[in-house]
Amino acid sequence: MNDTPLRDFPALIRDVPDFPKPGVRFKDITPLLADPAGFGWVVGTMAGPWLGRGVDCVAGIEARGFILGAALAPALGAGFVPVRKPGKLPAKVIAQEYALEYGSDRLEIHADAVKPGSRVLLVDDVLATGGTLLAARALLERAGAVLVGATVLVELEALGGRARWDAATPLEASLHY
Ligand SMILES: O=P(O)(O)OC[C@H]1O[C@H](OP(=O)(O)OP(=O)(O)O)[C@H](O)[C@@H]1O
Ligand SMILES: Nc1ncnc2[nH]cnc12
Repeated sequence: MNDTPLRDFPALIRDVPDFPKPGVRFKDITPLLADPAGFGWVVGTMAGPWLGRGVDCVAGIEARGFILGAALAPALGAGFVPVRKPGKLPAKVIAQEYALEYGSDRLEIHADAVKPGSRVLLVDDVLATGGTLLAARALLERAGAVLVGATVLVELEALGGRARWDAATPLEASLHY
């Protein structure tokens, strides 16, 4: 018999008001990741829907998507590709501008990061307006990837990101607010 008490892992996500700008309620996942069982729960919950789906490669978005993506890749028997903020990757890159809840930015991948036809799962921590996920997807598809889907730990439903995502491509969120 398993007598480990069920724990409320989502309660470890902390709301920080007015970060990084006034009016933004920031979902801080660091207390959840710092908890050993909590991090294990995150990886198991996020990996589950993608097991057996033939994921060759996990693409994680800097910075918090690196933490989750790098944990998911070995759990899925996949490799890992970093989707980075500008100026960090050493070899030839392709780039995409995007807007997010509190500003705008640019994402880059190495031009040869994925083999054409490679089956890629996109990973990030939070889906808000969807700008980040859409920009990362555009980059991976320009590089020749086949997007198996995308997964985030937290979806902020009021910010409407899902409505901007193509409904035919699976988009999983473990927690909805
Ligand atoms: O759906 P969107 O409106 O695009 O917002 C979601 C993005 O915003 C945050 O990234 P941020 O740029 O703050 O980067 P960080 O991971 O480096 O903190 C978050 O980690 C997502 O990547
Ligand atoms: N409110 C929020 N909390 C954490 N990450 C975010 N990324 C975009 N909006 C966010």
